Amino acid sequence: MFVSVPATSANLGPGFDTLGLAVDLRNEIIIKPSKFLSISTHGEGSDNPKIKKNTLFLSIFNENYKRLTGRTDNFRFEFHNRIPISRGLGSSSAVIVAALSAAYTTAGVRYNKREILNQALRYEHHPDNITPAVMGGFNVACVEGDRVYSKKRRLPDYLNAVVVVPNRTISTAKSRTVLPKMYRKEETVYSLSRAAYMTALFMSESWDLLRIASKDKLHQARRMKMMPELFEVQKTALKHGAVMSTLSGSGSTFFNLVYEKDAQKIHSALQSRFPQFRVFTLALDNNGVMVKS
Ligand SMILES: Nc1ncnc2c1ncn2[C@@H]1O[C@H](COP(=O)(O)OP(=O)(O)O)[C@@H](O)[C@H]1O
Ligand SMILES: N[C@@H](CCOP(=O)(O)O)C(=O)O
Repeated sequence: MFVSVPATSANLGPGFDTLGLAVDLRNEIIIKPSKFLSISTHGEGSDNPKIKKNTLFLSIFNENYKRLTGRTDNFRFEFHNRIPISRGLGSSSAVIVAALSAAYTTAGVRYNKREILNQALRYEHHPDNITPAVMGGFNVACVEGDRVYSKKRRLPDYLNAVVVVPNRTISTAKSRTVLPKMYRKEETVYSLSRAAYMTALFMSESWDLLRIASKDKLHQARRMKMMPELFEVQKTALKHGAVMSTLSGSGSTFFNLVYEKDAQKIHSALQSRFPQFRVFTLALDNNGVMVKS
């Protein structure tokens, strides 16, 4: 069996814990029945003994395979990781969504993507990464009880993402602790109004107003202070024509939405200004998790 799951960029500025989209940078996992448990890891994190063990994937896969079949069986897992880890591109959501999709498929249980999404919420409590990882495209999502309610909009192929991946990690858990427990009404209204406006712009494909809609006062600047070069990354991307430029998830990656025709210029400007960081130009993804049994 083959599972492929995309990276995601959450928040998109003001849409804290609610907006997110998928990009075409995929982790792939090959799973085969085996007499013994065996794991091999390639790509991102393959030099890190903790990541190589992939306890996050295995614990979710095993728990759900057992829940669905009542059995514990052995498999051979081959992980091909392309999503940078702890960089704000939804690496943990990708693992969760892949593990659940793999467990349902190997168990031979029929499922739909909504089921995977609601199960994923048990492992990641904000829906803005898991929703695009499952569905692809741009998504607005909220949680009521133990369910995710979400709406997807497909993204056009004349837009690209230029992502700047710093050489240092920011863990999501740590990056949430730098945020205040309470917000002032003015900051809340500033971001809330832009998140609503941004959703309307994505739904109506009005890209040129995203520069205004993508501003935020809830989390970005507070988090970017942990890596002050990010202010310069944002400035450089906007100066060279990015449609919008926002901290990806909790960071450290910066996500720049660009017209395909401008992608190379923006990519080169960012790479030459920040040679220590990795820059990728990526298509946007409308498929979400894909499984071939
Ligand atoms: N490919 C992977 N293999 C194993 N574990 C992973 C992988 N990707 C992510 N993880 C787990 O998720 C953690 C990163 O989650 P998080 O801090 O939320 O970063 P991100 O912003 O990339 O989602 C890692 O420390 C690791 O425990
Ligand atoms: N809304 C979350 C998104 C975290 O995304 P990640 O890719 O950094 O895990 C947050 O802002 O904490």
